[in-house]
Order: sequence, then C-alpha cells, then structure tokens
Amino acid sequence: MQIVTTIEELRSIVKWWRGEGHSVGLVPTMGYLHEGHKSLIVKAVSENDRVVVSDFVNPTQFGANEDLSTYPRDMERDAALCEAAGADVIFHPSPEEMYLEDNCTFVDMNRLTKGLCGKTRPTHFSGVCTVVFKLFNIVTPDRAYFGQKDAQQLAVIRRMVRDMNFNVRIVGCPIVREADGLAMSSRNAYLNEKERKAALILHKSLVLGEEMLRAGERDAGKVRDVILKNMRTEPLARIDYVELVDAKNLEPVKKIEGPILAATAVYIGKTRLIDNFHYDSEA
Ligand SMILES: Nc1ncnc2c1ncn2[C@@H]1O[C@H](COP(=O)(O)OP(=O)(O)OP(=O)(O)O)[C@@H](O)[C@H]1O
Ligand SMILES: CC(C)(CO)[C@@H](O)C(=O)[O-]
Ligand code: BAL
Repeated sequence: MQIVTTIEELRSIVKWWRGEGHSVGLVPTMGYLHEGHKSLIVKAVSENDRVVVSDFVNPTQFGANEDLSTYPRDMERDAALCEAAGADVIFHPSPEEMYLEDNCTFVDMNRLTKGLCGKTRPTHFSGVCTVVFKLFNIVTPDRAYFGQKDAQQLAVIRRMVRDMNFNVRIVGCPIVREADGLAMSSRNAYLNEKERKAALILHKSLVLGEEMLRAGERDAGKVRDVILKNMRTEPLARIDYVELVDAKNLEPVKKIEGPILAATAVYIGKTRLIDNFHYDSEA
C-alpha cells in the first residue's frame, strides 16, 4: 500500500491502473479511522480491482467556531487499518495541495442542505460537496463509498452526482455501532467516561421511535415527540434537532408514507454527535 500526498502522483497511479483495465473504488474519509470506515474500505475492496482511501481533514467543511484544529488525527494507525482492509493507496494531501491560496470556486446546492445539519452548519455541505467534487475529478472512481451515519451527506452527494453528471456509482453502507449501540464516529474520541455513557441516549431514543413505526404508528409528530421526550431525560444532552423527513428530498413529513429518515444531532457536552435510521412503511 502506498501513501500518496500529491494530486499529480495520484493521477498518474490511476492512469496506470486504467491502462491495466482495472476498476477503481474511492472511500473518502477525514481519517482517525475506526471499524465504520473499515467496513466501507472492505466493501470497496470486494467490489473494485483497486481502492483509494482519501484521508483529509477538509478545512472548507468546518464552520469558524468548529473543531478543525482539534479534529483527531493519527496517520500511522490509519495506514495500518487501510493496509489490513486491503486498500491500495491512501491519499493524504496537505490543505495547500487541495486548495490553492487563491482558490475561489466552491460547489453549492440549493436544496437538501438547508435543514437538519445544514441549519446549525450552514456552510458545511458546500465544503463537503466541493472536496468530494475535487476527489471525484482527481480519482475518477467507478464507485465511491459513503456511510449511512452521515445520512444527509449521502443524500446530498447522490444529488450532486445526478445533477453534475458524474459517472460514478454511489454506494451507501450501513451504520457500524459499538456493542452498546453508539454509532462509531471519530468524534467519540472527545467523550469522557460520563459523556460516553450519556451518548447512548441518541441510539436508545431513536430505537423507541423505530419501535413505534414498526408497531404501526404513522403520525410523524407523535414519533418525534417520543424521541425528543426520551432525549430530554439525559441531563448531559443538548438537542440540536430531531426530525422525520422524506428519505430522498429530506423535507419534513407529517404522515409516514413510504421511505423516511429519522435523524438527530445532539451535543453531549461540547461534542456534537449524529445518528439516524431509515424506515419504509411500504417495504
Ligand atoms: N459508524 C459508521 N458506520 C458507517 N460508516 C461510517 C461510520 N462513521 C463514519 N462513517 C462514514 O465514513 C466516511 C468518513 O467519515 P468521517 O471520516 O467523517 O468519520 P466520522 O467517524 O463520521 O467522523 P465524525 O466524527 O467527524 O463524524 C463517511 O462516509 C461516513 O458516513
Ligand atoms: C465525505 C468527507 C470525507 C468529505 O470531507 C467527510 O465529510 C466525511 O468524512 O464524511
Ligand atoms: N462525517 C462528517 C464530517 C464532519 O462532520 O465534518
């Protein structure tokens, strides 16, 4: 496995692979890799001849008061995990390599990005779309792998690919959880022991909502209220949002008809965590 830091070198490796007739998979990440990331890489390895994992803490998706400077990093551990999972290349560019000093081009989206995480993080999805757009242009993958944990991000990327005619298949991958149900996340590293326990409230509350839906409840407001009420029992939790939205266009729903996404973001202490589940009343 190779660690590549420049766009030029990565392009020439991909060109070589293409000359050999190989298919290429891309797994975009911000590093500090865990079993959730590994599941994406393992899937990519099973479906492509060659796999690139990008490992880049993308500055343009962080708001001014967010955790860009403290975001956890461990390149040595990341390299070992990628190698064990069967990746061929880790792309680990510097911010200066990815963004020229006078860069003035950004990708924006009018829909899908205003609600849910976009309310608290108004510039976040422009940063995500911009860096993923660039990665797609650099790697030209046949397939790219994203986790359902970032459900809004996955919907946004699917829309960008459709709208901008990228010739790449987007593969959504299930949420990988700790044994007690907490969704794995690089930011879990910020939690102290008390907060780590409190963080379970996200999954526990969502499970209550999911059970209501499985039992036949079709009033989205009632399901949301039960999730919210349970979240509020945790003193360390400060709720950013709990929403039930249409799974495709991410608009809030009143009645459950067809596929929906129930999503939440909650601050546990200073750490903002997200979680969600999908439900289809017609499946
Ligand atoms: N628990 C998980 N299960 C499945 N996929 C995941 C999980 N956590 C992250 N991913 C996916 O890995 C990719 C890279 O995510 P990222 O590097 O931001 O990791 P993260 O753990 O989500 O970090 P953060 O704490 O910043 O949210 C994204 O597509 C994301 O959805
Ligand atoms: C897709 C992504 C790698 C873009 O920086 C990031 O948003 C992430 O890790 O989910
Ligand atoms: N997984 C999303 C990265 C972020 O929160 O910036």
